[in-house]
Amino acid sequence: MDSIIEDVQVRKILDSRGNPTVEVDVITWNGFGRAAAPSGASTGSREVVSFPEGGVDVIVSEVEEVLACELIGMDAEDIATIDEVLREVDGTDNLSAIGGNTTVAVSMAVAKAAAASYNMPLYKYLGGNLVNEMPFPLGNMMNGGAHAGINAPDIQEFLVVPIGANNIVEGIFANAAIHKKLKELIQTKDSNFTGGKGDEGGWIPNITNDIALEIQAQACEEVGDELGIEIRPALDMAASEFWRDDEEKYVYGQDGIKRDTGDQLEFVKDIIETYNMFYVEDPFDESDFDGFSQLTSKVKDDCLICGDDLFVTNKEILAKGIKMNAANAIIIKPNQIGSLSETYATVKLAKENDIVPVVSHRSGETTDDTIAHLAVAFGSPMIKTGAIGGERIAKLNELVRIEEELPNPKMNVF
Ligand SMILES: O=C(O)[C@@H](CO)OP(=O)(O)O
Ligand SMILES: [Mg+2]
Repeated sequence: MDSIIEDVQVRKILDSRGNPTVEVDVITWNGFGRAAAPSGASTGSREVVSFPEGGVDVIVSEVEEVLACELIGMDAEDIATIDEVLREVDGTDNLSAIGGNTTVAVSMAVAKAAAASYNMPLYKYLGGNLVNEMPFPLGNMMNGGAHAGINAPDIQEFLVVPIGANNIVEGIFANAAIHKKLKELIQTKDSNFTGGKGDEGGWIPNITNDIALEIQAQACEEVGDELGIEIRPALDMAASEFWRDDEEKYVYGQDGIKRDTGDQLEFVKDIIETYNMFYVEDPFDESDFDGFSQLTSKVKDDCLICGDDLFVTNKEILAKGIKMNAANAIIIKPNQIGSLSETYATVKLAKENDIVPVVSHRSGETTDDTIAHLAVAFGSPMIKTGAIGGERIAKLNELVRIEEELPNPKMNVF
């Protein structure tokens, strides 16, 4: 009774890039849940469609009523059935009729409303009373590729993981310190640097990929020494963005270099060894399961090789990746698949197969903090966010609150 849905409201709000996105309120007899959907810039081609033709306005003017009619009277606790209803309402495989961003915002708002109906925080409602592990924050430091402008590195994200952090507060402040240190280091390499930042708050330097890698490692070492904790570099190459099908090459525009798949394999392996990379995401094009497999078998446990565009949080695609040993980590973005229950199914399959699930933000975000709760509830060893910026710290600061609430918090293990 407490969690019976009484109303569903949908509105158009701004995301961090100034684009419209959808926010959903779900009101139950004894609770209220609100969630907003993020948007990607470097999206995988097999992600569900974010919005229907006509965009958010169509959802507000036409879809809200349909959703309200279907969901009012249902029990918000029954998230799986509600997610099925959302798929039925949409009626397409890729959620193109009402949009995966609509369904995911409803799905997350339903879960939050269910939790609120029983006066529980979402992480506890979904994860249970015994959850006590905090994720390491994988923080974005420098941006290139689709998240930056011209003259930036081709590699999309230079990230760090404060792997020696003893708690989330130490972790997020270590990341913020690296972000500051990198500003200084960029200024020594790029005389035209204006302090510009990319979509996720990382700096956008006008430097080569190699120099970016060097100063990233230097910042990890210097700040790590200052703070007395180990901080390791990481990358999201988002290689689909600079793979050219017609040439069958990875085209590094900033460096003026083209690499075929074999060269790319060597290049990435070298980077991992030289810089002691903790994590590399999407080192190959999203269709190149073989390239992923070769790299994963070469680096073994030395580095997490993570599929984002490769897996798009899709359980069936992950199953193929598991068979091929394509990766040892997977990015988890609920809006790539369109609902919380499907997201959970993918996380479950990953964990059963020792694939590290990394709950992640998108480049276009809102101040919605749901992913902080999901990372804790799912026992995700890592959460990928920015290091600074309002929509990024919304997640990080929520993790601080969650850690404070837990009776016996620990950092997760890999
Ligand atoms: O590629 C990524 O991992 C993400 C987030 O960092 O970017 P986008 O949301 O643009 O897909
Ligand atoms: Mg990515």
